[in-house]
Amino acid sequence: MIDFNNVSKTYPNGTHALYDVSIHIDKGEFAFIVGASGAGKSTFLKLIMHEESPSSGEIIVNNLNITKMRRRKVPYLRRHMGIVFQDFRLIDKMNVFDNVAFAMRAIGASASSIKKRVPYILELVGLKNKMKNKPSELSGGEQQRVSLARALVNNPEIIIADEPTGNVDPEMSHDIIQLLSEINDMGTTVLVVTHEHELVRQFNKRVIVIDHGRVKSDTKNPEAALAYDAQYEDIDEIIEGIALNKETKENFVDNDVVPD
Ligand SMILES: Nc1ncnc2c1ncn2[C@@H]1O[C@H](COP(=O)(O)OP(=O)(O)OP(=O)(O)O)[C@@H](O)[C@H]1O
Repeated sequence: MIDFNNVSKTYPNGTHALYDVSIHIDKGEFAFIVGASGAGKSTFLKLIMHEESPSSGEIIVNNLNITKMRRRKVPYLRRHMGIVFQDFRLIDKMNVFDNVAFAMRAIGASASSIKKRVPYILELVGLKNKMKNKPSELSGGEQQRVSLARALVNNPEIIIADEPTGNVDPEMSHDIIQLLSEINDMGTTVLVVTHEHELVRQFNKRVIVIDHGRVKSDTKNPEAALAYDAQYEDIDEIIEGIALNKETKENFVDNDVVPD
């Protein structure tokens, strides 16, 4: 379903975001993507949805070689994808119903199916009572769930979610991943970027760890993967950077101020 063959990505300003990544994700898999801030996780997702194109290597999605796909063909690729963007990308002039309906209208769904399906999906994400609100009238977590509803509404073959639980409490985070897991059970491929180790532990899924632009670990054992997620490995450097002395540093680490 998704193949990366020796993919590297360097942004125009010279930042190397990914190096020589080769990975295969089967149809119907669920994978968490973890790694420190700036590791290259969003870049990995952006390459799959062709928001960015690779500097070298080859990318195949849904049997399409998208390595050099032209912009005008991207909507065709995205027809099969539900995307939850890190920054939500909701349309502020439209209410919640229309933000979700918009995705159905874009693929030519009938007015009657929109009228049935949108409230159903909004109920799934717990937002049926906010259908008439504008995104600006919602909390960050609610906006995130509208973005999730929009990603789910067309029953996509692949769901790509960049931090879909970044703005909600732990219970809601669990419910969101549970919902994605149930959708995955019905055959949809799901990729989720997350910083939340607890979620990765709760759901026994494939975990791909990206570190400084490389795949550092790729395993179905969450604990083994999390041991590789060097999210806070650089704490020494950070502490040196803010010039704390050794004793303060020991307290800082001992007192578990550092999140796991
Ligand atoms: N459009 C861009 N132009 C230049 N550099 C970029 C661009 N987007 C990302 N980068 C850089 O590429 C590297 C990887 O970024 P990316 O957004 O993929 O990381 P990430 O793992 O998703 O981080 P986070 O967890 O903070 O969202 C970082 O060094 C980042 O600064």
